Parts: sequence; structure tokens; C-alpha cells
Amino acid sequence: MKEHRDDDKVSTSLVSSSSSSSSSSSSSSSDLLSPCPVLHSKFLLDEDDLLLELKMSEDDPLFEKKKYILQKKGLDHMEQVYLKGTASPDWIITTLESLLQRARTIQLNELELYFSDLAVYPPAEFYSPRNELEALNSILSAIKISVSCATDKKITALEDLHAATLNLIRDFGAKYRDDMNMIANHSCDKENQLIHWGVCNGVKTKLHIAYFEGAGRGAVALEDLEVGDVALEIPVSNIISEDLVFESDMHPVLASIDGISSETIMLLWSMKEKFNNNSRFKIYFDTLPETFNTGLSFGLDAITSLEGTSLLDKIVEAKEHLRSQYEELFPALCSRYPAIFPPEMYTWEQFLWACELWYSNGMRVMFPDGSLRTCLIPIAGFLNHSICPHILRYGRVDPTMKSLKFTMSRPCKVGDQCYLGYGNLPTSDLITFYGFIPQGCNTSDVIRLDISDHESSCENSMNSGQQDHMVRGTWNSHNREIFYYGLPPPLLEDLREAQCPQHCTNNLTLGNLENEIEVLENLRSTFDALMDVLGDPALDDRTNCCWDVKLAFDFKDIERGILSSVIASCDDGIYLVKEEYRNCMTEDIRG
Ligand SMILES: C[S@@+](CC[C@H](N)C(=O)[O-])C[C@H]1O[C@@H](n2cnc3c(N)ncnc32)[C@H](O)[C@@H]1O
Repeated sequence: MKEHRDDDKVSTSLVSSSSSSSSSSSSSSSDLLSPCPVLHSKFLLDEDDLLLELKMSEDDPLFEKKKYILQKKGLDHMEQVYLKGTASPDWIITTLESLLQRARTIQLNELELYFSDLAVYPPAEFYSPRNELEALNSILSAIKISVSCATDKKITALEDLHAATLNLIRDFGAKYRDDMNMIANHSCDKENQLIHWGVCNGVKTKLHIAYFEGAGRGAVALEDLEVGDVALEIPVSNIISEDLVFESDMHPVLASIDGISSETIMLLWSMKEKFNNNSRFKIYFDTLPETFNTGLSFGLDAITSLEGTSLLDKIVEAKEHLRSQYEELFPALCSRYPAIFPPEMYTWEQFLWACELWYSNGMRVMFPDGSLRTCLIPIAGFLNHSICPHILRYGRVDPTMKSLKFTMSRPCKVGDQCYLGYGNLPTSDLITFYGFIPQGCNTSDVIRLDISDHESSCENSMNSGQQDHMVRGTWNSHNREIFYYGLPPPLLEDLREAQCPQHCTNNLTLGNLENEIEVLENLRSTFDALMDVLGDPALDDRTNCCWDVKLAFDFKDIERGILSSVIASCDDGIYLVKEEYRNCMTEDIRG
């Protein structure tokens, strides 16, 4: 797994940080750990009022961009909300709405910032499930801090605000139901043994394990879990981290290899440890699947089916990277140290299995000494991913308890599956490193554009390499007005400038409108070409196809959906601009 936002699971950037695959993983994981743009609260000593200050952290690398957005929306990045001694229901609704507008912006990630549309006011209802949950939970944290300092009189107002925020979280979560069918009567003996082992070793859990169609094991709430409840707590001593390798006979050999990453060391250790009958983690290794079925195991048919998609390059690059990593180490290590690296345990197939294990189950954990390590975490490894997870932040070891806590960011009813957020991962990463497509609309799914290849007038002048451009399903965007059309504002802006360098404003002049039509028509033809490469969906033969070919076809459908929404937005835009052009002509003639 991946994330570990202060919180999530990690998608490991296993083996090395140089591959494109690993870089995407590590970026999401840094999300998790990075200083969360928290809301601070502060108090006024005034008799009747309490001041709740929502302040953006200046450590946030996106601070300046977010500050700019807040200003554009007429919100100050340090705006203060006065809490009255008594709170009317109307006051609570308005106050919460105002807090939420600010918190949503503060919690935007880089991708959401790219697509955010400053021209829409009132601002979009929400940006993504992750953003909404982060925003609401950050308000809860701010209120919690305030309560600890407030006088009795204001505590009531804070409690009302707290309750209203919890209601919003509950209502929001209720809209997202991942429909996974539990497989009744599936034996969970091995999983139960692992839980028993964990509990004997200090694990506390409010989850049990069940099997789900299409997802293997998942964790189910044993009782109603509320926001703030700790669903699972794992003592550090039960975490598989590089400390274990220090104790093993392979450590001196591995430590002497120049430039080897700690992830690679862990991976090589686990390849042997899984065969060790005396391993302290034998029960854990016994629960692991024999095959992982991630994109890294795609066969030739599936790879061929991906022609024209971004997933094809991702999988091929990741696989080539792993192959070259393997060949750098083997058979050399087996020949030189056969007792430490028995050849039968270090085949390419075993290596790939271990890579899939670490990519799909590794979590990045921040230890109290400040070190950030990729770890395997027994029991937590049963948690599946959702785009609207119950557990958002989880990667930081509690220095007092010396444990990792999985705390609820939204409620989960008894008997429901409890989901983790692996990170803001696009479906291409989820297929490559985890082997599944999440339910619902994944707002991280984008199609990146190589603008330098854009023919015609856009060539050379586009964007001067400063910003990577991309599109996503335009159903995610709210502004369909002229000059917006649901398309990404930075992309349109760069295209306009490439088309007409003198362009400076979006005024309704004939020149601007002519330029706009050309921009949209060029864009449309670019996306038509991309769509053609994906081929006719009717030719995707799904009868009796294998798991990997099915995933490949499903991914193609996702990209087709994005492209057709963009093409439709271009068409609507061309229509809109031409109408406006005609209106301007008519006015010019009249004038
Ligand atoms: C950390 S493990 C979670 C436990 C896993 N289901 C198992 O049985 O071991 C991650 C793997 O779970 C599966 N998975 C996680 N979330 C999923 C989802 N929403 N839908 C389908 N499969 C999912 C994928 O196979 C992924 O590689």
C-alpha cells in the first residue's frame, strides 16, 4: 500500500526511487507524511466571543498558490471566525460553511490546484472525497484544540459546531458506498490466527477479517466506529521494518553494496524470510497470497490490449526497471554467497512476487526518530482501499504508545467493510502496483499531454515547459461558461498564448473569440487523435478473457470516458464561442 499521509498507507517506492513508477508512489506517500496544512485555532480572551482562527501552515509547499486562491475567493488565509457565546442553528450553518470553504482550499493537493477554477464563486461544492474528508477533519481538530482552552460558556457553541461537523462527515460518507460482496462462509483460519498472534503481542483491533468478491480479504467493523475511534493499533514491535535486516546474516553483504536502497534490502530479506520456519513473522508470511495479480504480472495479451493508453508505458517501464534491478544483483549474489542467497529463493519469479508484495502491502511509516521507512504491517495489510476511505491518516508512530494507530476519519457501521486511503493514486498506479480499479469516480485519473508534440501553431510556443498539462473527466468541473467549458484553466491559458502571444485577457473581442475557436478546434483534433488510438470498444473481446485483459479493457474504458468528456466540452465550447462571435458581429454592424 502506499500512503502514509500522516496518515495513509504507503505505496512503496520499492526497489529504487528512480523509476517513474516509484516516483509516483513516493509523491503520494510524501503527501501523507508531509506537514498537513492544518488549521490552527486560537482564542480571544474577550468575555463573549471566542476566536477560531483557521490558519494555513507556511510549511505547506503549496502555501503561496493556496493563499492566492483564498484571496481570489475573498477569503483571507488567516481568517478568523468569531464564535458567539450562544449559537443559533443558522449561525452554525453559516459558520461551518465559511470554515469549510477555507479548509477545502487549505487541503487542496497539487492536482486539485491545477484543476481548480478561480472564476467560480461561490466555489465548487467539493473537490474530491479526500479533500472533503481532510477539510472536515481539520475543522474537527481545530475545534478540539479550542475546546481545551475555552470557557464553559463557549464550550457549548464549540460542541454544537463539533456535532454539526460530525453530521456533515456522516452525510458525506453515506453518499459513498463501495459495493463489495462479502463471501459468506469463506474460511479465514489463517487470518484469524494472525489476529490472535497480534492480540497476544499487543495489537488492539475493532476489526475482523472476511473475504470479498474481487478483492480478497478485507477488514470489517466489529462495532459501530465513530470519527476519532482507533480501529486498529499496532505496536512498533509487530512492524516489519529494516531493523530486522540488521539482525540477519545478509546485512553485512547488503550493506557493502554501493547505492542499494533500504527498500531493496527489505525486499531481499523478505524473499528468504518467507521460507524461514523459525521466523517471528511466519504466521504473517503464511497469510500472503501465492500470486498478487498486479499490472507487473500482466501477460502479453493484456499488454497488447493497452495500446494507446498511459498504462502501457507505466507497466513496461516499471517492469524494465525491476528487471534491470534484478540483473544488477543476480545471479552475482547467489554465486558469491550461495549460503546467504540460495539460488532457488532468488529467481526472477520470486523477486517479482516480492516486488508485488512490497508495492501492494508496503506502508511508509514515520518513526519517532524522524526516519521514514517502508514497512510491512501485519493485520493492517488486510485493509482495502477506497476513494472515500474511513481511515485517511495513519503513518506516524505514536511516540508515547510506540504504536501505529489507525484512526477513523469517518464513521463505519458494524458489519461494514472499513477502508483505508492508499493515497491520491490514479487508476494506472492502482492497476500497476495493486492490480485493481477502485469503485466510483477517481478524481486523480488524468491524461497527461505532451504539449511539445502538439502540431500546428501550438508547436514550440506552448507553455515553455513550465507546467505539465493534463485533462481529466470534465464532469468533475463546474464552470461551463465561455473561456472555461469545464476544461483545465492553465491548459487553455497556455494554448491561447501559444496561438496568439499578444493575448492577455478573456475579453469578448472578435480577435479573442477567433483565437478561442482555433484553440478549441486544435484541442479537439488532438483528443480525437488520442481517442482513435484507443480503438473501437466493440472490438475489445471480453468473452472468457483473463483477469489481466479484463483490467486492461476496463482501464481503456476509463480513458475513453475522459477523452469523450473532453471532446464534448470542446464541441460545446466551439458552439458557445461561435454564438458569441455572431453576437459581437451583429453588434459591430449595428454600432
Ligand atoms: C494491502 S492489500 C489489502 C488486502 C488484500 N485484499 C488481501 O487479501 O491481502 C492490497 C490489495 O488488496 C486488493 N484491494 C485493495 N483495495 C481494493 C479494492 N478497492 N478493490 C479491489 N481490490 C482491492 C488489491 O489486490 C491490492 O493489491
